[in-house]
Amino acid sequence: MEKIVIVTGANSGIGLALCERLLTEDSQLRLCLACRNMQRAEAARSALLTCHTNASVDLLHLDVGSVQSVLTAAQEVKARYSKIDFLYLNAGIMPNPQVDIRAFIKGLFSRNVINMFATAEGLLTQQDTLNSDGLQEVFATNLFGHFLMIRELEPLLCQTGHTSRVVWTSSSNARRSAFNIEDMQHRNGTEPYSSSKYASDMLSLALNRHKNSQGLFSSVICPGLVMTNLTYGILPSFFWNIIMPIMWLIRIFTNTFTLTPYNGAEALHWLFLQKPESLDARAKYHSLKSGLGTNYTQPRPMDVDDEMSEVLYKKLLKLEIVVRRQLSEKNADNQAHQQYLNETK
Ligand SMILES: NC(=O)C1=CN([C@@H]2O[C@H](COP(=O)(O)OP(=O)(O)OC[C@H]3O[C@@H](n4cnc5c(N)ncnc54)[C@H](OP(=O)(O)O)[C@@H]3O)[C@@H](O)[C@H]2O)C=CC1
Ligand SMILES: CC(C)=CCC[C@@H](C)[C@H]1CC[C@H]2C3=C(CC[C@]12C)[C@@]1(C)CCC(=O)[C@@H](C)[C@@H]1CC3
Repeated sequence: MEKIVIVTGANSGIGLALCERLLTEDSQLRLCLACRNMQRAEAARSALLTCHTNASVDLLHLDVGSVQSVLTAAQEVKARYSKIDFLYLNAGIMPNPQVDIRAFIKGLFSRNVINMFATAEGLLTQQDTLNSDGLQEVFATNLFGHFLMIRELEPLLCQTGHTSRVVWTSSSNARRSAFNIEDMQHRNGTEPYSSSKYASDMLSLALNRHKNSQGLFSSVICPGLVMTNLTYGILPSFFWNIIMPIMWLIRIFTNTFTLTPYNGAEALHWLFLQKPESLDARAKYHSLKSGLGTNYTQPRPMDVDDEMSEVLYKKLLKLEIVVRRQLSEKNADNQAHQQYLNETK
């Protein structure tokens, strides 16, 4: 039976590389590219079909940062498919990133230098904004929209006699100290990206606790440092061009500089081949590249605890109720307004 695989943020970078690798792995796959920009999604689909002429590649419009879009997309998924084998939660943003150059130079001469290159700890801040649902944009895109998607798709993801998998593209930039359970949206901080990725690590743990018995298994990966639209947005492109030879040099000393989307998708691809029962719910699976150029996946323990992940899970369920209510009120208002306009015409 063909496997149904949905990938969010599939039109570029790591998501697109994963699609390419999955089609090479399994020609029977039905792949669904869930993207907010349909023009780019079409281009990605055409690129995939060029190499895999007989592949089944569907498109789904999904702006994971918009509650309405997630609900509409989930309805569409339920209408199209009777099960989901893999849901790759890969879409992510890092808006308005700022690099602390001083901290970078200081870090270069410290014992922490390898860790700095692997995690960007202490180097990166971002400026976040509120979206039209009144949520912090990074939280809404990297975490909450995906959570809502899982909730909506539970009838397909939690079926007796069938195993489904969700896989989060997290990051080694995820840090406990950037996350505050009292401010899970990170309204008051300057590291919303790190906070949202740490939250996804905890949510994955909570999902395994609550849903394994219903056949749903969640995993977390870090792709390493990959040159994509996201990283190109951190520094001006001329700078990246200048330092690129240095990056390839650094790669000899650190296995986390995967650099290409293909390498970055290693752990996502590796998880596709594993039995869920063999995986560790407390591990983050890292895409790595050895000095000799071999790709491999390595599990590393996550800094997460059951108690806080449970609190987060409950808070997300509460927020879900609030946003659903707000949305139905907004839709009712719009409907009433439309009716009024029709009557006065
Ligand atoms: N590059 C790296 O070094 C690392 C990346 N990651 C993570 O990997 C994931 C993929 O990023 P990467 O490939 O690097 O970067 P890209 O910017 O190339 O890919 C991000 C993808 O997410 C999509 N996306 C963003 N916002 C939304 C939205 N609201 N709704 C739907 N899709 C959306 C983008 O679509 P669009 O084209 O419309 O913008 C794009 O397809 C992210 O979660 C990122 O945090 C983690 C660690 C390191
Ligand atoms: C290599 C030189 C000379 C300069 C680049 C310095 C930084 C811009 C660079 C060092 C570590 C990088 C890094 C990321 C972005 C670019 C750096 C800060 C990430 C934060 C990108 C997104 C992620 O999720 C992380 C896993 C990356 C960690 C390392």
